[in-house]
Amino acid sequence: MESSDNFFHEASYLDQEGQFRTSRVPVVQEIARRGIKHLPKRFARVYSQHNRDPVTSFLADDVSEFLPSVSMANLRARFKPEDRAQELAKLASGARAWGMFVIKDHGVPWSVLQGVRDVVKEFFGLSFEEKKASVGSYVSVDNMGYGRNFVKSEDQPLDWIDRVTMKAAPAGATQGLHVWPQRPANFRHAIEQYVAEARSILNDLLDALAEALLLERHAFLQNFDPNESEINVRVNYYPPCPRPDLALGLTPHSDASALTLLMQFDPGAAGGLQVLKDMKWVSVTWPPEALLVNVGDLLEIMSNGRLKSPWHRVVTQMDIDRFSVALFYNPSPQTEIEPIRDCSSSDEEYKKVVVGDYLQHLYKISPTMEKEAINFSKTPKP
Ligand SMILES: O=C(O)CCC(=O)C(=O)O
Ligand SMILES: [Fe+2]
Repeated sequence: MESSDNFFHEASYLDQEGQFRTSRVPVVQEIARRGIKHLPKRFARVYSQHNRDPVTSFLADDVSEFLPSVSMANLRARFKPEDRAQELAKLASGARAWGMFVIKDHGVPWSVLQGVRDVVKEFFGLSFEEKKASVGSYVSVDNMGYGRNFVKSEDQPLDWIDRVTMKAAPAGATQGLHVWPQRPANFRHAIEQYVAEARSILNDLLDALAEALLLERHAFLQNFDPNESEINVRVNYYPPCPRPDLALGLTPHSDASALTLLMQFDPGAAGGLQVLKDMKWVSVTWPPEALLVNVGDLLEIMSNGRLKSPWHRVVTQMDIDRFSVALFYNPSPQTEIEPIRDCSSSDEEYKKVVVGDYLQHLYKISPTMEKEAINFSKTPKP
């Protein structure tokens, strides 16, 4: 009899003593395929009745809210200054209050979005061995490839997720490494078509966010060299889970990126993402034809804390599987980002950091119980 115990990803890490270790991470898709009723122990989170701290407790308050929705077309319409001003105001309030907002009228053709959906579903439709064989190795490139998580010990609760992560930009970033799934044959083409559209949206949003915060127009975008900036693509697959009350799809985190662009497929699978707002976990939903944007740590630093990267997580569902595709837009690792200074920012809370140093720090300490990596770029309060 075939057993899903034979399917695992290998995750390498340095343990607390600095020893190199490899953990065998069970492949969630294969466990779910068996239609099990019990959650394997390594995925269960311990929830204590006495834990009243909403940040670390597992339970969500039953709040569901619609995020502010911003029309990209209006943001781009320089010939309609009134519509634009209204949209900039919405953008500023969404970004400030939530660190997240939905964008509609984004101009990405439906066929491009469907193209991504089709190749992703086809990839995850392959057997485990086929998927593994289809994706090459990243060797020493961190946190990339098929199926790895932030796994740092044998005892940490594992996320109920399978994922594949790639570097889509800069051009040539993965030259010589065969890391794009080879199956389906058009996987890379479909994702790259989307990435090209996404880059123009992200660039326009960075300028619009600067304008909305009354900063110099390219205050943020100036950090993104068109030939050097990075776009990492993460395809997340959350299979149906037998115990949504005990397992999380994705551990709470903030994104390291400057901006993250998120798409999800299928209206039925809209539930899953939750954001911590006013110390409550709030479920966020958005229509499949729209995209979700969130602020990442690097933009929090650039904006000197005017914008905050939201702490978010993904919950699982019992009968539904869910896919999402996250694009992480970052300046090149060598870029030194400098927090915006103006007369109003008297307390120099954030300090300049080299992007690569920040990312390294974040990867080293993640996962953390609370938003912690950002302290790396803060000047200690006197
Ligand atoms: O699947 C989602 O909705 C969120 C994914 C996410 O937060 C991430 O990939 O960093
Ligand atoms: Fe995230």
